Amino acid sequence: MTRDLTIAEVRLTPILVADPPLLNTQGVHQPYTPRLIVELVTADGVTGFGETYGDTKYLELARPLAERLTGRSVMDVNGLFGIDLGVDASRVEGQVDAGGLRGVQSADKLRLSVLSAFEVACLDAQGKALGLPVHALLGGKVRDSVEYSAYLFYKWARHPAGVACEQDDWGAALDPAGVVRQARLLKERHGFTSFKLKGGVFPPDEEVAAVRALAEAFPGHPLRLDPNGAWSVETSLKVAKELGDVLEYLEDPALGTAAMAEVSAGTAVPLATNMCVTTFGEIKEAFTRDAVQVVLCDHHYWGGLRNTRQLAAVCAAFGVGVSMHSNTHLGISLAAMTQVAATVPGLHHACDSHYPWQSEDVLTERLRFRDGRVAVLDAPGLGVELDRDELARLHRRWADDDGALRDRDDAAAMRVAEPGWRQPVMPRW
Ligand SMILES: O=C([O-])C(=O)C[C@H](O)[C@@H](O)C(=O)[O-]
Ligand SMILES: [Mg+2]
Repeated sequence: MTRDLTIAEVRLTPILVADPPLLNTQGVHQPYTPRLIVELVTADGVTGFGETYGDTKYLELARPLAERLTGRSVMDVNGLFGIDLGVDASRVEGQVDAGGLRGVQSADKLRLSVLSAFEVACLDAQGKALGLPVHALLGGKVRDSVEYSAYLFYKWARHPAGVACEQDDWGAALDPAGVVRQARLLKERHGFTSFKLKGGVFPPDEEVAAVRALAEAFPGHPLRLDPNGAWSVETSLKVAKELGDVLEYLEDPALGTAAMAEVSAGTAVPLATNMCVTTFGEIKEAFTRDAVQVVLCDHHYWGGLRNTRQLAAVCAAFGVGVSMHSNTHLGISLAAMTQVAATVPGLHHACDSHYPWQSEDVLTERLRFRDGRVAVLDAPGLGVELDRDELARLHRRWADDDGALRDRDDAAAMRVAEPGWRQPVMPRW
């Protein structure tokens, strides 16, 4: 049977999704985070889904791109990446990303962060049209489930008084006992067996004590600590020495390739990153200087699932490990991460995912972690369906917002509780 895979309609739906008060070195998560849901509808009525960041700078590029896609084919993914989005470099180059800690800001990275959602939607539509899962389009799965780690955060019990938000039942985690309690809950609810603590929030000694408490509570389980570059080389080496016996890896202890290379030279603890290697252009220096031993890919800003596989191949050639980074995301992104992760042979570390923190989703059926793993779906495309009522509800929340929440800004969210808060100067400790 021949199919008409021409794109007949493109739907973009910006939404705001509930997010708990999770702390990081920049501040705290807003009560609602922007995401963008992309739908590509073919002439035959097949719809492919994609998801990416929903802040204004992404929407401003996604909207004109959407207008240019009708009439093209969902098969033409190479052509999609050839489209010039006309990114205004001055809007991003050298700016601090107030809504996430994802390394260098560049015009190309912004472009890829938008295109990746359309690439995923193309692959989803291709798979649905052909009756094949996305992993088959990427060469086939090499595993039936993908392991994720429990993503632990220092956390307030609730957002500041007077702030409109959804309640969550995770409680506070502001000391070692709170972190262990949170880890137990995540294990109980999702079966995770490896744990990552988002650090850079409290002085390093307190975070070292939290990791020690985790090691006692979960002996032998892989542990990671990620202060998002908040430490000096000296502090990083001190922490590496103190926790060397229990860490699977230390993630972005110091900021930038030069500092990471110095840390790496002084410790046997492997270093992982989602901050100093976030684009293909950063690979050469980091790998030749042995600055990192694991790259945490994120298909959103690396430019999609095909680029994720290319990154994995480069990492394999250099003997560098690969795993996955995560920001606040919903089920379409988790489905895409799982499909591509299923195809990467040398995936030796559990991937990160914020998904357990998201109480809301746009899927008819939430994806589940069992024993800390997400099953690789073999249904056509990504294997997920949109809950249109929920999509509409979350879009209404976005439409009703006066603009205050449409651009994620963790430092601004922190100022609600601490009016004098400024984004810390790095290294913080
Ligand atoms: O591994 C990481 O660096 C992240 O996941 C960065 C994110 O911005 C995370 O820290 C967050 O959302 O607070
Ligand atoms: Mg990180």
